[in-house]
Amino acid sequence: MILKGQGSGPLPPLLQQYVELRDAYPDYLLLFQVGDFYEAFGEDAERLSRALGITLTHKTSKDFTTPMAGIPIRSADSHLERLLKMGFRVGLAEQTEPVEAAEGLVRREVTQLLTPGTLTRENLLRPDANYLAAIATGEGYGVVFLEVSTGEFRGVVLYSKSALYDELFRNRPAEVLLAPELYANEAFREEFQRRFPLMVSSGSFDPQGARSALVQQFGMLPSGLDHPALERAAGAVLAYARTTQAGALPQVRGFARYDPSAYMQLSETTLRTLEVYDPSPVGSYLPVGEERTLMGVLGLTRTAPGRRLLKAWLRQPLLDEGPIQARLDAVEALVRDSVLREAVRRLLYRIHDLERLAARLAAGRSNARDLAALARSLGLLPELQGQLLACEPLRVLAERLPLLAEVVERISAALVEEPPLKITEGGLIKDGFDATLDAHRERAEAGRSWIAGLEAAERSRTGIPSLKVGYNQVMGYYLEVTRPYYAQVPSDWRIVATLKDRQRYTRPDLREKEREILLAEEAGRKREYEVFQELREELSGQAERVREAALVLAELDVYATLAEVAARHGYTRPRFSPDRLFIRAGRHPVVERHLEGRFIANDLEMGPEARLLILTGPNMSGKSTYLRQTALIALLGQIGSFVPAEEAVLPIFDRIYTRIGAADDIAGGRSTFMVEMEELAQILQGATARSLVLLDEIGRGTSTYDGLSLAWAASEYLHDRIKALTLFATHYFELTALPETLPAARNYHVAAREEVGGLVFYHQVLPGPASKSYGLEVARLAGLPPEVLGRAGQLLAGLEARRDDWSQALAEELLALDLTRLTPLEALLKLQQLRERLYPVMVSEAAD
Ligand SMILES: Nc1ncnc2c1ncn2[C@@H]1O[C@H](COP(=O)(O)OP(=O)(O)OP(=O)(O)O)[C@@H](O)[C@H]1O
Repeated sequence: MILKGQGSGPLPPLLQQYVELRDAYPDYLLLFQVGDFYEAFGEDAERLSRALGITLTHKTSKDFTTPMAGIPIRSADSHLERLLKMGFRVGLAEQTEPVEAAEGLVRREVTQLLTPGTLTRENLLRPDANYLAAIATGEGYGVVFLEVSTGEFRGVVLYSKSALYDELFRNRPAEVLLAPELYANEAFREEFQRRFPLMVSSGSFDPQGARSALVQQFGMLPSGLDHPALERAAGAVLAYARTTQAGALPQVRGFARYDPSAYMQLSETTLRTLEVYDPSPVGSYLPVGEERTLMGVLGLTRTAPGRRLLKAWLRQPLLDEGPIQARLDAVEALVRDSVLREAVRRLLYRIHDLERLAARLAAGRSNARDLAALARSLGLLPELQGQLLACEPLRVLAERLPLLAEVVERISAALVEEPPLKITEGGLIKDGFDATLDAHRERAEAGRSWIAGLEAAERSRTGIPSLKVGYNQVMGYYLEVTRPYYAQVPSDWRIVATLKDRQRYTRPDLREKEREILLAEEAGRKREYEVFQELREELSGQAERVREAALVLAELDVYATLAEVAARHGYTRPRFSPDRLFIRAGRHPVVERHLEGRFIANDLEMGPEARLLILTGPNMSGKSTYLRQTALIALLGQIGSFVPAEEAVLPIFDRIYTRIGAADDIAGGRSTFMVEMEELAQILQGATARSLVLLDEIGRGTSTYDGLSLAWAASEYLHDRIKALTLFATHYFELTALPETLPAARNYHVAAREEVGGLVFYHQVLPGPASKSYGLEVARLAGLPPEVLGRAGQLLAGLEARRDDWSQALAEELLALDLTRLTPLEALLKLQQLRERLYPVMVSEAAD
């Protein structure tokens, strides 16, 4: 790189060093430590100053002037976070030797590379998982996720783009590496970036390199990677992450390939419409943010690994009853025993993020505070285990929990209770732990007590009562005498400072003692660092067991959380049945929280003889809420949670499909109707007899008859062919005729009553179709001007009358026809006549 600036001479050494490091990391914004600041120079200084809104100055030396901008190291984290959010990759070039020790220019090295998907810097990490993903193609898509801060490493092979997008949406990576064939495909990249506005990086995906990256990591090719695309993606992720972690990832211990069909398949659309993690932009009657989501209601976890595991369970509900029941047993035990639950939650609250502590331990990056936190957390395990052993369903967890008493002992013996953050400046190791260190400390201490004794000794020897021994940074130890006693100062004392009314002196033996103390202290600090490193090295062998403990505790935390939610909000344990769906007094877990006791619970009964439920009722009566709550109850049941109902019998669903709400994809160039039809197509292609399908109005974005016909045909298809349990909320009254022809279709409606002054919603779901549409009443509630409402009323009456007249006339005419006498030509002409008369009615309704 040519450094932007002015001047003719050679670059000053500091800038020369900067340019060399900068050139080695061309994809990164390099921040260069100069004392207490991270600086950037030249064009990077301009970018930095623009990005953070900080002052641009200039670095001027004899022959060269260049732009400069910097941030204080002390408050670097918030700036770094902003830079990453803005899409920068940031490199930190730090001083790696003390300034005093340097001969000439201080040595600097790139010590950290920060990218959104590979963060390990503690202050930049959220409790949630932070994934780096890689995608490659070849016999499907190979997708791999790596969590650098915990060492989690897993992957999956997917066979369609929509499955790929759903998987990415479920896992929310912070950064993704695209294989060259995808990176170079502009159409793909554009669509990808529109869906996932995250950092896209390129990686090295060649099969040979990938294989060697994997072998380097694991000593051999791990099982599960015998798939070309998966192997390339796994290799690329490792190689990229390794460069950001100083060349090594010891916390990554194995690879897990998973099979998406082993879990209930939740698409992006379903997760969004059910508002599992994110509030949906449609229907914003609740507060914004996580509060409005299922995660917001469930998120009472006490530990970060617990939170991450709960999120993982939510994206992978189970399909086998055995493991679901085992989870429910654990939850139930904690629901029943509130004393135990409280005790467990209290203990968990005091436990640090052991999963990340384990990863730092494995990587040799723990500081003394990490080890202290580790010891404090592990120290609670015996008590926790004791609690769990007393409770049968939790006994398995207790037995899986490694106690690691030797780690606690070792750390407690070595480290002081509250060690400092820096590990190079001493104050970490307890007395009595290391004989060499103790010897240095004793020497320093002996020196200090000699000096402390000096004051009294010299006072009596010289007879100067005001004599004092003092210390300051510049001159070290000194003897101080006030003016009246100058004459009594012994002749071998040398003056080092004269103040207004006093003088300071030193003596050779004082100098010597001081040097001894400094040397002993310095040796002590060095020794402490060595001892700490040895300790850290020794404990790194235990990282895997700490991780195991973290995973057991995470599971316990999720059970205790689900139990807490169940107890607080009155959930019940669901039962399972192959084909029956029965919910008594079910509620929407999120909406009920925001209605504070005003939520109306509803029943639902479906099965082979009632598998298509047509739900009608006014707008705003609660149809979508009813649909969503059914899906959420099913989802909760399959993660092993209690559910918001008085009683629930659930089939185990293979998928939940939702077609709810009309979201435009304007940026994607797809109309509301197109989005709707694509979603419907996916449902009709993918649903099985074991699926739950929720349709909230289809075909609204097109003309009434087109929409109605599509809705009708789709209902028949779901009922006759797919046989999925389907709930269909609709405003098309015509659909309430479906149960007349489809034996397993049923009508339900949400009750409402018209009263003087408006509509009263009961939010109660009852058998039978709604009696009328109430569209105008809802419009009145919304505040449409009376004039418009009046006119709409007239038009509606007219249209209904016209349609009634017309259908009456049509029926009469058809019945009057004598078909035995009609020639084919006459029949055709008759049909044409009828259709021409129908036309005006259709046009006026389409405009409705
Ligand atoms: N069971 C219930 N008990 C109390 N309030 C409810 C219940 N269900 C829904 N509500 C309230 O009614 C409002 C409308 O609910 P929802 O969006 O489900 O209606 P909708 O019938 O689907 O409306 P639209 O047909 O316009 O989409 C929500 O604000 C919600 O707070």
